[in-house]
Amino acid sequence: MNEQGRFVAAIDQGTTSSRCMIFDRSGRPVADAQQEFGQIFPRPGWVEHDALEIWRSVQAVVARALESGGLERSDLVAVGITNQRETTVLWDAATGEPVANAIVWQDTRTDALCRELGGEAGQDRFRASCGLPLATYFSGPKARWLLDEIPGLRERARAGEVLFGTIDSWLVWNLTGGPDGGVHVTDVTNASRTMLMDVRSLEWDEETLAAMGVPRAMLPRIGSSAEVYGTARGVLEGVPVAAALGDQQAALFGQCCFAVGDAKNTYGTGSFLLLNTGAEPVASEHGLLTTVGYRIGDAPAMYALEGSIAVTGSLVQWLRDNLGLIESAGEVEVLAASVDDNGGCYFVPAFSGLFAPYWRSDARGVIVGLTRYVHRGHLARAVLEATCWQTREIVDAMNADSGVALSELKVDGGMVANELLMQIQADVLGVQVVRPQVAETTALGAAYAAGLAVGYWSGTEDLREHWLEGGRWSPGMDADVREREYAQWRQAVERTFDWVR
Ligand SMILES: Nc1ncnc2c1ncn2[C@@H]1O[C@H](COP(=O)(O)OP(=O)(O)O)[C@@H](O)[C@H]1O
Ligand SMILES: O=P(O)(O)OC[C@H](O)CO
Repeated sequence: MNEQGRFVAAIDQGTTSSRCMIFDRSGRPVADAQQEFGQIFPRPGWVEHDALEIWRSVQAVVARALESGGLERSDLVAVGITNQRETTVLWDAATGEPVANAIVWQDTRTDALCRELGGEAGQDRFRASCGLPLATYFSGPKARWLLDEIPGLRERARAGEVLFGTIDSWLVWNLTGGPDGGVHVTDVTNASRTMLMDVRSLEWDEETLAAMGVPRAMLPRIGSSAEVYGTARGVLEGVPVAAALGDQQAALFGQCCFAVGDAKNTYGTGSFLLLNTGAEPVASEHGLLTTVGYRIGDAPAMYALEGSIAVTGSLVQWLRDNLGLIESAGEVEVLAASVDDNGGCYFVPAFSGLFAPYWRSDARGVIVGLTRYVHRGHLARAVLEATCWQTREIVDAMNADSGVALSELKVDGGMVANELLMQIQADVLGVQVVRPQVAETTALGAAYAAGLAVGYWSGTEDLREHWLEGGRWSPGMDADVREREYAQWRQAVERTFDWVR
């Protein structure tokens, strides 16, 4: 193949927007298009997406990215997909119509179902097989909920008439022809978020399927993260669909965290810290997730420990949209910088319970330490600190689980434009925080995986050369101050517990 003047495309299908980025051989973006889509909140705690709207938005951004770069689809060697994880779509195999809106990862409707499924064993019932606690976050319970609620659906699923997929599967199936021969596949990273896959064998786990009531016939084949799944039709006609990774795993890959002990934190709607733990899964005893980091072709899967935080950037949005204290997300930095400290105020954004390391669905948000002294500057500061303290709790849990003490943390995502946040993060962790020049590491990771699958890049060493440092923050806080404030934060967290009974 003549690779001169040819490119790799990445489709980044996120929680709030779809994006297509096209990269050259040096990992530089040459074209980019992004589009938001609707968030559906039918009841408190429920979050849905229209899967067809997602598919339309993906086709639109692909077409616009090609156009903005003055490129033809024949200029692309491959396309890779990265996606919001856990979000669950069930669709009719014959028509391509979803049977219901997709249930989004943030949706908490399966809370009672999860408690029922856990029984005496509780949250840890399936942990030995899938590496995850039983929580509303994951896909298995979401699929079970739909199968229970929609009359006749389970029978149709057993007959293979209705298919299950996370967003990667939904997109690959549609890209490769939909009802007309679409390929039904998922990758190991996405499958590792369903609770239905055995994290060691990387196969669907029959016992879990039976307990969860999910028919085997509706599930996709589990593939690797970098292999040619099929050839695209339509907007990308003829382009190999050659990679899929959950967005947080794609960011790990795009940050070139290929060595054991490498870690990255992505600060978006929520934050997700992943630590590469190597070719063997590490079980967590401190509330983290055991997950697949990536699998390139037939090479062994590489595993990660993950700390998932549900609310970080969305707290900044809440400050803007629900309280009106700022007009744009960027303004939170100016407001927080107008004060020297948090004025004694802590904000724990347990809006839909707490994810790692607590997994408490009964928790709700609190602001504590309020006095007449506190004003909006202190609140803004407490909002930024909330992201940093939650990250500190994850780093401590990782250290306890893996024995790895971080030497530095690579960061990416929409919030890392905030320099004050980066400084506070270095202060509360006591380690250096490093931001790469190309901040779109999620899309880059999917492009890297697709490029590897078709031989556009030769291997991970080839990719490592493209990683360039863009910014670095060093800790500047006294250790005793840091630990005193951390103790206060943990006290604030305790105030959120046992609220929803
Ligand atoms: N300068 C900023 N300071 C703090 N938060 C920010 C800033 N800019 C954007 N954000 C937050 O970052 C999030 C968007 O990041 P992004 O990586 O695009 O998220 P996602 O991929 O989850 O949709 C939003 O929640 C927004 O509030
Ligand atoms: O779409 P994002 O960037 O908010 O990421 C969502 C995560 O994949 C949820 O697990």
